[in-house]
Amino acid sequence: MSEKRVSSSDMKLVVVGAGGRMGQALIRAIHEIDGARLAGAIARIGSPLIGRDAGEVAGVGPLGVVIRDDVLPVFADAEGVLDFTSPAATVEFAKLAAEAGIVHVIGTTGCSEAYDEKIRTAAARAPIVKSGNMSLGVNLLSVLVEKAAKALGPDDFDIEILEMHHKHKVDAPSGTALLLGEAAAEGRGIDLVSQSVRSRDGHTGARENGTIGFATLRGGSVIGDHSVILAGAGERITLSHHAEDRTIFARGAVKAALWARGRKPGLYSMRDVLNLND
Ligand SMILES: NC(=O)C1=CN([C@@H]2O[C@H](COP(=O)(O)OP(=O)(O)OC[C@H]3O[C@@H](n4cnc5c(N)ncnc54)[C@H](OP(=O)(O)O)[C@@H]3O)[C@@H](O)[C@H]2O)C=CC1
Ligand SMILES: O=C(O)C1=N[C@H](C(=O)O)C[C@H](O)C1
Repeated sequence: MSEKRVSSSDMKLVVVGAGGRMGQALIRAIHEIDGARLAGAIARIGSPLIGRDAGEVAGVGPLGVVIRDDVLPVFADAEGVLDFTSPAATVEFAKLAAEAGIVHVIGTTGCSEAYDEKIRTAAARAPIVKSGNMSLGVNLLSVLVEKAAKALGPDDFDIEILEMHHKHKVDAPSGTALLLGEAAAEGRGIDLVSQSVRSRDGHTGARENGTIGFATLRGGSVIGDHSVILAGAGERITLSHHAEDRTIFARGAVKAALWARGRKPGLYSMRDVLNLND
């Protein structure tokens, strides 16, 4: 089995969606971070991964943790769950994690308002950390975007958010783009939902002052590129982040679980975890 320094005080974590791109990155991150231990791994019912060793699937060698599909007993013996799956799966896991009273770290993006409401309900019973991006860089960028949007008013600067991801991504705009949009809206003191322009096609008319535009690119293996452009008359400021490896999200998620351990129920963000709020 793969070597790791273990302690009885290590936080026992479950990875759901264990065979996914992020699921595997999470298993590797738990394996390398002191204070965390892989206590369970879940895949979808009928998955060919059921019965396989989670460490072997993630490429770190055998860990003695078999991938299972029976969620309840695995959650009952855990302290936290790391969840980068799909919106429909995440709301189910949120309910079960709340019933078990364990920390739920949610990286899943593309949740509808109805799903978010269910997640808020679950957060009344257990700590949940949810963020469209778990990296330090993007969360720091969101603080800078908020400040820039506040300093540069809507009559002088237009805000546009551009993102590119790999061709397998199923939701748009990305969770990160929306997170950055929320930061810009917060800086401007406006409501993002009513002020955002999600697409443009045909004779759109001139740009309306104060709106926040989104543009989405998909292709190849891009892990995640985001730019917030503040465009004024004669000058342009671009605030960007480029993810080069999924490790940054996985390490952030483990850090979030360790931070949330022992906290009171509630819905927390990565800005809370990283102490980036004023
Ligand atoms: N917040 C952040 O920092 C980041 C968020 N993400 C988000 O994480 C999510 C996953 O991304 P990614 O890993 O690339 O996607 P993948 O498709 O590679 O992985 C998703 C995994 O979830 C599994 N899954 C789906 N439904 C269930 C279920 N009901 N029970 C058990 N497992 C289930 C899938 O299994 P199967 O293949 O059998 O369907 C798959 O293994 C996306 O929403 C993405 O946007 C990604 C990176 C960073
Ligand atoms: O699906 C992905 O891959 C990613 N999703 C997140 C998002 O929607 O912003 C985070 C990251 O950009 C990778």
